[in-house]
Amino acid sequence: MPIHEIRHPLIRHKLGLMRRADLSTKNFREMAQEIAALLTYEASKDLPLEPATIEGWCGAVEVEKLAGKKVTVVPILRAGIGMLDGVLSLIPGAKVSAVGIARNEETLQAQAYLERLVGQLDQRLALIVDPMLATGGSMVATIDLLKKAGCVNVRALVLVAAPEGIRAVEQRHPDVHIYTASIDSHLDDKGYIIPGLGDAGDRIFGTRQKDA
Ligand SMILES: O=P(O)(O)OC[C@H]1O[C@H](OP(=O)(O)OP(=O)(O)O)[C@H](O)[C@@H]1O
Ligand SMILES: O=c1cc[nH]c(=O)[nH]1
Ligand SMILES: [Mg+2]
Repeated sequence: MPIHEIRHPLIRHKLGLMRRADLSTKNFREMAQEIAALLTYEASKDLPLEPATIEGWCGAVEVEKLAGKKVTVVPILRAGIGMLDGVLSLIPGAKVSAVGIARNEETLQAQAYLERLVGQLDQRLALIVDPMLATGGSMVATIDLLKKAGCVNVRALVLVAAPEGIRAVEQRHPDVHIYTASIDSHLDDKGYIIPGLGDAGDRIFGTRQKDA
């Protein structure tokens, strides 16, 4: 099953804080980056290592280093930016491929408005970051365009996932593993995750929540 709900106590605690409607923009942002780092730790658990010999303080030492595979982090704009630094805090050498996807709030269809990808995608692990996996439209569109650009190794990190979105990704891209802090209950009739976090982009950027 390519869905991983990471029920680590630190993640559970931080996500609980994020669900508070009165959490400040500053604190919401900080929690998003911190959970992103913790999800990155889990999602990178099986990255291959290779042996290396280095010159240590007492002479030659056998160590391990990450093998060949390079990483690109793919924030889905805008809200994905709110997780980017958290991933980069653990994988500082990763290149960033920005993808702009917006949901049409009436049709709920995902529309790409920006695609700025790094090179050698066929040799990179792509770590897509977006706080919310709701209908899955934005995630599926992003994976579609990454694969079209040559990417063969894709993982997704999301703070909260709805069962509907998980199913959509599984059906279209069964090879893509999803790492999430929580599988929530369902979507409401506007495509918002219940209980979810509300509009994550608005909460990260401090823009106004749309009227219900
Ligand atoms: O799974 P889906 O139904 O596609 O919904 C999830 C998408 O919706 C939100 O972005 P939004 O369209 O609000 O854009 P924003 O990042 O600019 O706020 C969220 O950050 C995801 O990208
Ligand atoms: O609950 C949701 C669904 C989509 N996008 C959000 O920001 N929140
Ligand atoms: Mg939004």
